[in-house]
Amino acid sequence: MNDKVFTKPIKKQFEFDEEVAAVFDDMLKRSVPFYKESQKITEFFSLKHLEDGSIMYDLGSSTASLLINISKQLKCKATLVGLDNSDAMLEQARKKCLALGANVELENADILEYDYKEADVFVSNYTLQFIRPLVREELVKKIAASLKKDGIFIFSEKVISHHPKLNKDLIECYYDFKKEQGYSEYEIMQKREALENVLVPYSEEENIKMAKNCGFSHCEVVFRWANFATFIAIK
Ligand SMILES: C[S@@+](CC[C@H](N)C(=O)[O-])C[C@H]1O[C@@H](n2cnc3c(N)ncnc32)[C@H](O)[C@@H]1O
Ligand SMILES: O=C(O)C(=O)C[C@]1(C(=O)O)C=C[C@@H](O)C=C1
Repeated sequence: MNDKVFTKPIKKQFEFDEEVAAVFDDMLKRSVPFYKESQKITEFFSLKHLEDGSIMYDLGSSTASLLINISKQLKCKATLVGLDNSDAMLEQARKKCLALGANVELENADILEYDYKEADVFVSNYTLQFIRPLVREELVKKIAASLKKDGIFIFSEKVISHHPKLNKDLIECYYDFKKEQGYSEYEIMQKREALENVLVPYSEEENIKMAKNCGFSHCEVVFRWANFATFIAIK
């Protein structure tokens, strides 16, 4: 289904509710530049780190697109766990897994509270930015503590620049991308308002610093387009 969520006046802040979940795959394809490519990079590095007995967590797994793709390519007996706290997203994810025969475990859970088992891979694509800054570091510390030695944490985020002019231009560049994807100026502005204080992006440097402060020995960007980046942190 096509994303028309912001064609009408907004009444509330952005939420991962039924209306958003129903069109989410189209929304991400048209709202995240190079979504497919950054997903492929995530799949490549995740698969490299999975072996028999491994556990991989996808935090904020939404409609389970990533884990479904990984399950199709998996050559070993690893457990793929998708966590999300939106019932509407989980319902879409379950429908897709069933239709595609994908072996993915899906749980309704708050990623801040979850009792993680020792894992080889954590992924969080475009989810940390929705976690309040006050508790974001705590979550990243928990992820690092739950990873095996040399385990990886892949995360993708919308990013900002602390250079005001560059930041303004990055946003303009991103809005041009959205217009090319068929979103109107009105839809773009409505969504911008709905995401205010809900999506709180850090800069590339702040994300790397956070990973290093929280128990990762190394963190770098493996993909960046204007204000979107994919990071790999190694324990
Ligand atoms: C932008 S979406 C993630 C997109 C997805 N990772 C992908 O690449 O297609 C963010 C997801 O995180 C979930 N989420 C946000 N806060 C959460 C929390 N505290 N615990 C669990 N899930 C959360 C939302 O319900 C939503 O499905
Ligand atoms: O910033 C925007 O306008 C976006 O649409 C970005 C973004 C994201 O980065 O997660 C915001 C919410 C939706 O989940 C999809 C894309």
